[in-house]
Amino acid sequence: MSHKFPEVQGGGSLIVAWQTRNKHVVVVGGGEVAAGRILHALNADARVTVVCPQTGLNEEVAYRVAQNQVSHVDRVFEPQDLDGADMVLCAIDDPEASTQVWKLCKERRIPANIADVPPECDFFFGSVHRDGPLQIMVSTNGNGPKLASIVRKKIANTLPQNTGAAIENVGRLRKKLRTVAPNAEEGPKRMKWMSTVCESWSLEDLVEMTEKDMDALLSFYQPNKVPSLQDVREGSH
Ligand SMILES: C[C@@]1(CC(=O)O)C2=NC(=C\c3[nH]c(c(CCC(=O)O)c3CC(=O)O)Cc3[nH]c(c(CC(=O)O)c3CCC(=O)O)/C=C3\N/C(=C\2)[C@@H](CCC(=O)O)[C@]3(C)CC(=O)O)/[C@H]1CCC(=O)O
Ligand SMILES: NC(=O)c1ccc[n+]([C@@H]2O[C@H](COP(=O)([O-])OP(=O)(O)OC[C@H]3O[C@@H](n4cnc5c(N)ncnc54)[C@H](O)[C@@H]3O)[C@@H](O)[C@H]2O)c1
Repeated sequence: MSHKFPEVQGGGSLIVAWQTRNKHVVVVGGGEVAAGRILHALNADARVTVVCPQTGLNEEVAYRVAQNQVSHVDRVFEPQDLDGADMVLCAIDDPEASTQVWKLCKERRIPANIADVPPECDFFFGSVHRDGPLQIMVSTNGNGPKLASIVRKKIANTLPQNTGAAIENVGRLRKKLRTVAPNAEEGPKRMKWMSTVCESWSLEDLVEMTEKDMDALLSFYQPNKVPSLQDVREGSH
């Protein structure tokens, strides 16, 4: 019967959406690569500390420091910088120092990425497309970062421009649905109904959906119906 199940294709990496909100991300280095890492971490609502001499900060990192978007330790890395770190992102131009950072992170079991040193990475970065809550990451698992960026742009170009707004509205609708039908035993019905809305409404409909439309649509949940946006607006129930 095993042929019924997906075949294992080893050699990948585990793609997850790591929740770093309010977690402590330590970035070592303040150059161009660090600037990218910092932006990714801030976009994920992390608390960021940058360890790098002030004189080594590039314009973007200096700006984030000046704006208090990140904490700053104005010197080269020291082991105590790892105290309380939930994740470490190292992007420095000193291979010996960065290997030292990696070793210390491993001793303390702190997940770390040492930019451009695949054997010293618990996780790789990928090429990211972001549109509100929509996040698409392309990974080539270390084979071709430039190609990851090219593929990411191709994918982004196929998406309707308002995909992020549609997803935000779906998020609101799901939240409201949970207040209308909070019971755990309703789970399967709730999920099926939500899936039907997403399948039968166009992205444009979902973007257009107002608070009032949501409330009207939710009144069709109990009888387990999914009318069109037009029907919802005409109030034909
Ligand atoms: C995706 C992206 C994310 C980011 O960093 O934000 C990213 N690298 C990006 C750009 C880029 N990096 C390099 C080039 C030059 C052209 C080329 O080589 O292709 C370009 C292109 C450019 O600069 O445009 C050089 C390079 N990179 C690595 C090595 C070492 C090695 O492979 O051994 C070398 C060779 C150094 C040398 O030759 O000396 C290693 C890694 N780089 C990764 C991520 C991880 C694997 C991701 C994957 O495979 O999907 C991994 C394994 C570890 C990590 O750093 O996390 C970002 C594009 C973001 C975007 O534009 O959207
Ligand atoms: N992924 C990419 O696209 C990419 C591109 C170029 C370089 N790289 C690699 O990423 C690393 C960083 O690249 P970059 O372009 O940001 O370099 P960069 O020279 O712009 O920045 C290096 C930074 O590290 C700081 N630094 C050096 N030693 C330090 C220490 N011990 N403690 C704290 N800070 C220290 C410097 O002050 C500087 O701010 C390099 O290893 C480089 O090979 C990656």
